[in-house]
Amino acid sequence: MGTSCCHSSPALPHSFFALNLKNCLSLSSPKASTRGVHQIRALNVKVMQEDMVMNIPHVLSVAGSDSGAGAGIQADLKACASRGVYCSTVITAVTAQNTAGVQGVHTVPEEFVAKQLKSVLSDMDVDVVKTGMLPSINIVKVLCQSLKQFPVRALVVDPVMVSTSGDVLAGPSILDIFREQLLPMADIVTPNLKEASALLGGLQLKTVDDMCSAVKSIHDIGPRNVLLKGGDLPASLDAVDVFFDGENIFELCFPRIKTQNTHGTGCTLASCIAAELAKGSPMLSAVKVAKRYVQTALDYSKDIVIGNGIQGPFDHLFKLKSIALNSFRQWAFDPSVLFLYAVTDSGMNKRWGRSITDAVEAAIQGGATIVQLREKDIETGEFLEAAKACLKICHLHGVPVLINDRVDVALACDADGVHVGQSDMPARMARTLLGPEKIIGVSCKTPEQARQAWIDGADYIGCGGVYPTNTKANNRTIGLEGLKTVCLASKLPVVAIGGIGVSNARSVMELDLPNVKGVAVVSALFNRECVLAETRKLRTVLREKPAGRK
Ligand SMILES: Cc1ncc(COP(=O)(O)OP(=O)(O)O)c(N)n1
Ligand SMILES: Cc1nc(C(=O)O)sc1CCOP(=O)(O)O
Ligand SMILES: [Mg+2]
Repeated sequence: MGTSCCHSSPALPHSFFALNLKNCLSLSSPKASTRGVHQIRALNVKVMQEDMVMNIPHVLSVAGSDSGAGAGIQADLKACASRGVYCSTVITAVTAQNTAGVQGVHTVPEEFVAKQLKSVLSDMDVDVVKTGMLPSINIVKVLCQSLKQFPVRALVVDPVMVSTSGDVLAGPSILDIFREQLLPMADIVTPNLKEASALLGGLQLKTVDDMCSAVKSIHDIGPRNVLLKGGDLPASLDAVDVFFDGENIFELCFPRIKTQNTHGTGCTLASCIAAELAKGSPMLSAVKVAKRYVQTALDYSKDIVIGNGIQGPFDHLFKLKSIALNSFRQWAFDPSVLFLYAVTDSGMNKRWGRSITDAVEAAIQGGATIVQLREKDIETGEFLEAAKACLKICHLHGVPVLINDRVDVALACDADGVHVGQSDMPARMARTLLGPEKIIGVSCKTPEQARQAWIDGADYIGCGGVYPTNTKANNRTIGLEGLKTVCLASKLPVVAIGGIGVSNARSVMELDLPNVKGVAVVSALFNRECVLAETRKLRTVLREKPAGRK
């Protein structure tokens, strides 16, 4: 995902290693009001595991049923399940719906909506309420009353008005109560362009600039955060969503996925945001993970055929087909981790008589900010054990661990991601296998490869060889000029690689290319006697201010 901040760029949160099970218990806090508490853990469904109580984050979806199961309550259940979060439901309407459109709507009387709300909220410890189709003013009133009576930690409002097939699910009469009561209680509202326009009295929204103004106007209505979905923007190659947290505007850009199976994307996105918030994620991280989850699901499902209509559902549970659920890790990729990127080499470490874990520990002590295990000649079992040990050490220091080439090993040890080259498993396939939250890096030597990496859902590119190297046989050197050319074409952050060490790292950084976030180094760290000292030296050099700058 490409993220740019129109106004200023605060550092992204980097709290993902904090959420182990121990923290999950200790972070659970008493309920606050419906506003603004995102650092949360839930204590809802209590599962006895040995003598431990495990907490499952809980989202309550207040929405309509979709008989075709692509959107509405059914999408919310699947999205939450896929993200490892418990989802209870309050049904506001029953729709007769399929891939051709909405054939009928039966609104549930508000008294019965109130009854359902009371049943769930008085009994279960709900972390986050997510709303979808709210078909009558009285249902909105009942919901707002219930939220006052039973406060939850966050409220996610998807202001559903029109289905993706164009059918009206809540008429314009709902707008006043949205503006007056519901939106001021919301932690985030997620309108599409039509809904945003309706909320703003019919204002035309045709460009990203229009969207940047609109998020501010919607924010003035009262929600703490606004995510305006730009999927319907005309003539836009990438899908651009605009996020506003009351201070900064972020443009979140995604390559468009060519598929007709987009029914339910709005419901799914809002549910996934709710699920991530329920796990304790900060808002911007929740939004990014949710966007990537939807992208990955759409990509995975782009060719499936369900129904005969023009807009099909997609498969929320793609992850079940590849790996076990890993629900408690949540984070957003922070490109600053690329700063001092240590890439191991078993041959070198063996030559110097040290194990992979000793080498990695020393690199971390010296200041490495990310580690890649590039173990070309060890057996899979040995690689897996070493990777598990390195993950333990690195996570104690908040340092992510990527696996070179071997997506299978990354899956098996639950590493933080992989680095793949042009002749390894394609990044798009790796993304499908690893899921939306893992880090994927791709080696690129040309602008075209960099563009493809972005389309394939990579998080960063490794670009080189900047200088000649003995570590990788027959590697083409592209030089500083080649690095510059690729960086200018890349929408992704870049780490430079190839022959880089203490003597030349500054020349790379002094190119002053905004997306070069650091250097990746093998021999300058691991083909030396003291890994710790060499890493420290490199860190000092990287931190030096460029000549002429204070
Ligand atoms: C950060 C980083 N950049 C580039 C590479 C090279 O990957 P690849 O082209 O797949 O070559 P091998 O490392 O597999 O030999 C890398 N590993 N890391
Ligand atoms: C693994 C690798 N990939 C490269 C690329 O150009 O993509 S260069 C390289 C080797 C980097 O090792 P050293 O720091 O010892 O030169
Ligand atoms: Mg490779």
